[in-house]
Amino acid sequence: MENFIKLGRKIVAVARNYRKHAAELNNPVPEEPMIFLKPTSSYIQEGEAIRIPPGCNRLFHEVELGIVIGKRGSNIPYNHYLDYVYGYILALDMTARDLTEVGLPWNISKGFDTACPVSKLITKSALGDPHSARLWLKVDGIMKQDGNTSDMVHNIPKLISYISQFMTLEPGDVILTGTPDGIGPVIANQNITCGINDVLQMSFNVE
Ligand SMILES: O=C(O)/C=C/C(=O)CC(=O)C(=O)O
Ligand SMILES: [Mg+2]
Repeated sequence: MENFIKLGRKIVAVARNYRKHAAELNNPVPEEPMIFLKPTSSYIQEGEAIRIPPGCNRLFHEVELGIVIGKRGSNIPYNHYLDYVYGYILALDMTARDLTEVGLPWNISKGFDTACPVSKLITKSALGDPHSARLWLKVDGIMKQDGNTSDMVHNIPKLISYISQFMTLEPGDVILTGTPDGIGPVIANQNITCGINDVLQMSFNVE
């Protein structure tokens, strides 16, 4: 399962799932989860660098909790969600902010190669309560994001039951649950380090 990420067919990402993050971009909080897809070709793991995509002058970091799906399911009932969770990952939803702001589809701005740095698997028991996990991110050692999954607007059972009404979830799929506030730019030669509780940290250089 060490290479489970390579097996997943899709990354389903949630937007505006933290009120303070929606507010920092002057966006409304959606009543139902707002989702988009990132291609699995955007995955990288520690040791690989984040590459700024062509034409991007405002590459932003977003630290997020990722849910790794362990069992195929559609129309998953809210109360059965845990049967479908294999574990978790820490992830970055790297975003070419200057491309999202023109209002066009986000496929390139959030789906370019290296746009989804991820950690190794975090088991359910290692994480404990996924709705009470501290997510933090530093750029060159300076704290930029320091949030908690308790502030999600739509919690994990809601996300799994909602998404699976429309898209069958399959083993290895990942759901990125949205970012807390504090997003900001990174430039070449900077380093991003982020972590979740005291369970795991990961570090990526920007090229
Ligand atoms: O609303 C926008 O223009 C963009 C928001 C995001 O980047 C959405 C997310 O990816 C998120 O909230 O995590
Ligand atoms: Mg995001």
